[in-house]
Amino acid sequence: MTIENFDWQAREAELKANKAELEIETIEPADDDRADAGTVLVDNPAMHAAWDAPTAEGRAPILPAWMLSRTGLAAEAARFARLTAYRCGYHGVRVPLYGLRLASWAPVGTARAIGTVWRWASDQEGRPARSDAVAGHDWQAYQSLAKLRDRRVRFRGMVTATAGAGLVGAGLYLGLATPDPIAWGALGTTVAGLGLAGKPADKPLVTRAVVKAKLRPLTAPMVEKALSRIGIAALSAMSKGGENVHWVDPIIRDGAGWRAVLDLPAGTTAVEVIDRRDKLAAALARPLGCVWPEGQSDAHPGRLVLWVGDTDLADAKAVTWPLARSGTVDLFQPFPLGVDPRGMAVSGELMFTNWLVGSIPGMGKTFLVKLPVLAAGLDARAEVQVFELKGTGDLAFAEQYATRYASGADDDEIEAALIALRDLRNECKKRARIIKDLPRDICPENKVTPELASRKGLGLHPLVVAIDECQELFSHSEFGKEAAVLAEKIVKLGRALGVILILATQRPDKDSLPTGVSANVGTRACLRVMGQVENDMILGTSAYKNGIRATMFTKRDRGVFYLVGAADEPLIVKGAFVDGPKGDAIAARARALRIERGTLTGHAAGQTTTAAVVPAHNVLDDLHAVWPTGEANVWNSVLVDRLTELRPDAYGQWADLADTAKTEALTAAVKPYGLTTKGVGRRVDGEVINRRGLARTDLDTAREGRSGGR
Ligand SMILES: Nc1ncnc2c1ncn2[C@@H]1O[C@H](COP(=O)(O)OP(=O)(O)OP(=O)(O)O)[C@@H](O)[C@H]1O
Repeated sequence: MTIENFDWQAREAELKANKAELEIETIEPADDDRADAGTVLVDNPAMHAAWDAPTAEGRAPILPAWMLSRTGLAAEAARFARLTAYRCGYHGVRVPLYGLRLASWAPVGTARAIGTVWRWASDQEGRPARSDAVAGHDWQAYQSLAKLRDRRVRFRGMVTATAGAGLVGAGLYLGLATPDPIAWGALGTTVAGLGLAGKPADKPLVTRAVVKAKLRPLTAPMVEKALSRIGIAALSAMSKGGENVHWVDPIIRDGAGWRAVLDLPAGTTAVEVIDRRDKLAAALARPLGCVWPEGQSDAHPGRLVLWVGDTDLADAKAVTWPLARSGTVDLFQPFPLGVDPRGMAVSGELMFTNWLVGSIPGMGKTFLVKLPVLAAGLDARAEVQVFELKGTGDLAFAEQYATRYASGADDDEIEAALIALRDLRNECKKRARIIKDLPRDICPENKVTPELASRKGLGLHPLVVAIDECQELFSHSEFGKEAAVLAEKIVKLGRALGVILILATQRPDKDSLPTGVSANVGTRACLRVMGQVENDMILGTSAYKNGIRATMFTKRDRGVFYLVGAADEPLIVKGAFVDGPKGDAIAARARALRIERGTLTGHAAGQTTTAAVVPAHNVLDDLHAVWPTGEANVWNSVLVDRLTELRPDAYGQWADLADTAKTEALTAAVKPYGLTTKGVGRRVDGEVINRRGLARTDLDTAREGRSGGR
């Protein structure tokens, strides 16, 4: 067929008809067809059945947790001893009352005893059998029963008469021929026995010393009901037929409380529950200090571990420090810190980790800092320096063994802390050189080992420096910036070199706690804080978001803190409590250890600090020496670079500072000489840059003034 004679109209009509057919087919497909073509079956039962899923093996502990630690055992033994002593005391004072009660019941008891003997001696138990024989007119049986009765009555009568005579004889003997105490004892015992025999059934002899708390065990319905009432929509929906929680493990006793592990309904996180801890406690009708919901990050965000204690953590007795009476510490091993809410011992480490402790005032920060400072004291190898910038002398015990010690909120003490940081920075450099020069087999990991730390004279001993209320140093107008830079360097580098910083602050914000420091600290302890920012400043970024919230501690939770970095999981810990006299006694032991080892030096040995407090050189002369020839005005940063080259020992700590910090450091250093900085403009790449600097004429005047004064 040619194109000319093609029937276009017929073909068009045919196509239209086909299209209509097609449209009808597409618009109304059969249901079965759609199901076959479009629906994807996501659950494949055959594949599920065939899958050999790995099973997680959960083993129940062989012994209860408290039996596995010395603290747990001691706590249980102490609890038992306390309870026993209390019971003895309680009943001891009530003995006369119990005696009176027994005496008043004794007549009834006597009557009951006589009645019992009478019934036995007169064969009362045979009476029903004899009555039956009479009623049934069985005279033969009656005769034999009567004979049996006569025999019994004769025999029992004799036994009763003999026993009665024996008792009377014994009574007379005890009353007349034995010493009084024995006679009274026998009388008392008899009266007590008769009293017990006469005790009315509804009256107790002794009252209960310990009224058992009516604590119900934690049950799944209880937890589910409580969760449904804390205002989380997905959990509230549980009671209306919504998705329920999924129980992961049976609810078990764990320490002094109950532990429940469950998966929350899909999409609900443990953090949401932790956020409503107070509501959960109210819903469970338990004190807030008993209810500790936690997440289990290694599982998934919806896994909730709920521990409900028998007693409020805030009411628990102060925790005794196991090293309070005796013992030494190896800083390369963990040392005791306190207990978790279950009563299990928690320890901390000092080597290779710096410490940051924070809280609002009055929650137990200083008491917590005491523990690592005392632990360091109990390792004779360790050199300890303490700067307590509140000025109350809370850490004064350390004077007995610390090589440097300062207590006060004035510039002198703050400067002493700054000088210590400068020296620590130099110490880090020195130690890095020593370690670099050591043979590989002696120092395989390029860090301090217990053997290296023990070698006297090598200079790699643990060096622990605690600065309490460090916000005073970091927010200081003159020393703050330099201190921040130094602390950051020390925190980053000192760890492996055995140089450890312990910083405590009651004002964790970015001005009082440099972010470079807070971001690099390994061990963090946060007592009660008021908000997310402070929480994350101490415990690390995102801690709050992940449910690690020291904001949930109440005013009563003194000494209770979140500890991050000491174990795989963040822990809630009640710190051990070491009061003033105990602290002094432990410090005396620390001092004795150093005397024995021959390492008692510095402040503790009555020496004044040998730090570069009184420099042999003078900054004005040094500036004169390094002044660029012919320059009238020079930037501080340029002068600082030249000074650090001239005297690395004296000015080396400025070398790593940023330009602004160098400027401020030099401004502060020349201020005591009446020399002030001014704006100095310099053309760099065609652009004028203004920075603080010194004028040569001012320097010369200051030098003349100094020599004139001298
Ligand atoms: N582990 C603890 N167990 C029981 N009570 C403690 C514990 N630690 C501290 N306390 C109590 O808390 C009080 C305050 O402690 P501390 O002086 O250490 O607080 P702070 O946070 O350092 O306060 P500030 O910031 O004002 O110095 C102490 O007097 C003590 O009674």
